[in-house]
Formats: sequence, structure tokens, C-alpha cells
Amino acid sequence: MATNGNDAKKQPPSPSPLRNSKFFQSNMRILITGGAGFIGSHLVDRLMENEKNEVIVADNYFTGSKDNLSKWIGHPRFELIRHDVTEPLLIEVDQIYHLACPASPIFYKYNPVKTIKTNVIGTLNMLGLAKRVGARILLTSTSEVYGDPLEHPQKEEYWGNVNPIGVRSCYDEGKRVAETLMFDYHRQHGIEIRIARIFNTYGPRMNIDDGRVVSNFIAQALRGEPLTVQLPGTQTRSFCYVSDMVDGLIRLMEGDNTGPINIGNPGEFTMMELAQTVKELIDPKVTIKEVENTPDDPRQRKPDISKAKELLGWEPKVTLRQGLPLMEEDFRRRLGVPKKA
Ligand SMILES: NC(=O)c1ccc[n+]([C@@H]2O[C@H](COP(=O)([O-])OP(=O)(O)OC[C@H]3O[C@@H](n4cnc5c(N)ncnc54)[C@H](O)[C@@H]3O)[C@@H](O)[C@H]2O)c1
Ligand SMILES: O=C(O)[C@H]1O[C@H](OP(=O)(O)OP(=O)(O)OC[C@H]2O[C@@H](n3ccc(=O)[nH]c3=O)[C@H](O)[C@@H]2O)[C@H](O)[C@@H](O)[C@@H]1O
Repeated sequence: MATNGNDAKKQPPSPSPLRNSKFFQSNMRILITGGAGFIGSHLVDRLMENEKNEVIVADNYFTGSKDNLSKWIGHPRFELIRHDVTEPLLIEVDQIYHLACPASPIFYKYNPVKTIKTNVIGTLNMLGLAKRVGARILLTSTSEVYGDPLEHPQKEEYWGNVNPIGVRSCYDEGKRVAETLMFDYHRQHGIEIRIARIFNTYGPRMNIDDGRVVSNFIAQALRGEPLTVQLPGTQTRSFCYVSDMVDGLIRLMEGDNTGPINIGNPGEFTMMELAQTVKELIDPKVTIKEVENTPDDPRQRKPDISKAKELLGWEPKVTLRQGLPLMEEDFRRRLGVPKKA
């Protein structure tokens, strides 16, 4: 049983007897909610590399796409279900990576009531599933639980500075409730939980018009449009390449610690520095345009990853300057903009 300082009193239920049936082939049946999205589809790729794994994706395709999983469709160890996590799901699995939730601010603010339902009812449903079948469940929480942080860098012990009634609350308060539910199911029902607090992650397969800053700047540079730096431009983020993120999530799932554990790259950049870097790497001729920001935008964000280092033996390997060209290559292919010789 994982430890978090408070000993859980109850043992988790034993795995479903169906797992021992004569049709049992894989050693691990893994559900990934939101697996058709950006991080989820990279996680599917990594988990499918292990022939002992059977992977089931449940996704409603709100921000994800079957295209992200095309190479696995029809594979005997892979299954894709169109499913909204706000509805119950009755299947037999050993592990649940619960990612389902729109992540880009533009998309999570589009239908905030649905975002809250996804975070609250969706997480309740997945915890109910974990309880029924005795599965271990990992939640992809977010650095947004720290809100507009007054401590810097952010440690897991920091309780955050979140506006409960703002336009971002459906997402950040939604994820905070999801974390609460995870710990209540752990304490009350002995469910094996893992919580990752993910910091800004980027890489190939992000939606081209996703609205997040790295995808925006790369798409704008390739289209020859101005890079839109939202004011003041001095706000900071720390960007983690997706392969490092997936490695961290799997280590957390396989390890003995409930978390929450920050998973992110501590390299911190202002948005103006990010724009300058993209400009320099992709097209020095593009211009930078300052535009209005949105309410409650966090002014600074940088993970303290001491826990991930110590408890998971994890730290990121890919720097921003190494990761941006990998994403540029993918965006060039999808936008049909070849690199000039
Ligand atoms: N990428 C980041 O920087 C970042 C940072 C912090 C946390 N996270 C978390 O990681 C997870 C994945 O993020 P991402 O960047 O891959 O985003 P994404 O938008 O690409 O993926 C989310 C996936 O969830 C699916 N989905 C949304 N609502 C659903 C619902 N009700 N039922 C079923 N499926 C649903 C979407 O269709 C999509 O495939 C999210 O939980 C997000 O909150 C991401
Ligand atoms: O890592 C996290 O925890 C969270 O980070 C992001 O939220 P945010 O940091 O606001 O992401 P972006 O929309 O990419 O914005 C980052 C910064 O870039 C700025 N920005 C954004 C877009 C743009 O075109 N220009 C620009 O300057 C924003 O003002 C903001 O300061 C993700 O979208 C969330 O899913 C995630 O949970």
C-alpha cells in the first residue's frame, strides 16, 4: 500500500476474478481516459510498447482525435471506446490513467459547467470503477491547483492561491476537488491512488489551434503571422517535453507513493523569452505582437521537483531548445510547410 503519511485503514478490494479467466492474455489491462488527446496518446504509445499490456482508451473526442491513435486501431491489444467519463463505465481493468479533461484554457472555458462535471462526476465515476474492480488509479492534476502562486517555485505542500469564482475556476477548482475525491476514496475505501501535478507540457500532436502558448507561437511562426504575446509578457512558465512527462507518469503509477507529486521541467521562461526563442529557431523575420491577456492568468510558475527526483528517480532530460525543433517538425508536416533548404 502506498504511503502519504496517513495510514489508510482499509485494504483495497482484491482484483476482479475475471482477471484470472482462461482468456487472460496480458498481465496488465490499462484504461486511459482522455487517451485520444495530446499527452494521453503519447502515453498509449509508450504503454503499447510492452507486450504484456492491453490498453483501453475511453474518450469523447472533445479535444482529442482518433488520428492520434491511428497506428493502434485494429491492434489486438488495443481498444478504443467513445465514452464520456461523466457517465459510468463498466469494464475490468488493473490500472486507470485518468486524463480525460480539456486542458487548453480556451477549451476548458468554452463550456465551464461541462469542465466541472468532467472533473467532479468524471473523477467520481473513475474512482467508482477503481473501487469495484480493485484498480490503481492515477489522476493527472495540474500546477493550476496552485493558482496565481505566492510561493515560488511551487512545492507540493503549498496550498495555492486560487480564485474560486473566476473564469479559470471550472478547471483549477475542478482539479482541486478531483484531488480531494482521490484522497477521500483512498482513506475511506483503501483505493490505491496516484496524483501527478503536471506543469505546462508541449510536444508533437498538440492541436494546431489548441490555443496554448507553445502551439500558438509555433503555428504563428510557420504561418508567417505575428507571435501573440499576452501582456505583460513577463509572466513565466516552465515547459516540459511530452516524452519526459510520460516517463514521469509511468514511474509514478508503478511506484509506491500516492503523491501529489509535481512533474514538470523547472527551466523557467517569460512569455517574451519564449517568443524570442521561437522566432530565433523558426523564423527570425516574424514579428512579436503584444495583446490583451485573460483574467486570473498566473504570473509565475515553476515546479520544485525535489520529490519527483527523490521518490521516483525522475527528472526531465529534454530542454526547451531541444524540444521546440521536434515540435516544429511535426507542425511543419501537418501544416504542409516544408523547411527551406
Ligand atoms: N498539457 C499540459 O500542459 C497539462 C498540464 C497540466 C495538466 N494536464 C492534464 O493532463 C490531461 C491531458 O491533457 P492534454 O494536454 O493531453 O489535453 P487534451 O485536451 O489534448 O486531452 C484531453 C483528452 O480528454 C478528452 N476528454 C475531455 N473531456 C472528456 C470527457 N468528459 N469524457 C471523455 N473524454 C474527455 C478529450 O477529448 C481529449 O482527448 C488533462 O487532464 C489535463 O488537465 C495537462
Ligand atoms: O500546466 C498547467 O498546469 C496548466 O497550464 C496551462 O495553462 P496556461 O499556463 O495558462 O497555458 P497557456 O494557455 O499555454 O498560457 C501560458 C502563458 O502564455 C500566455 N500566452 C498564451 C497564448 C498566446 O498566444 N500568447 C501568450 O502569451 C498566457 O497569457 C500565459 O501567461 C494548460 O493549458 C493547462 O492545461 C494546464 O493544466
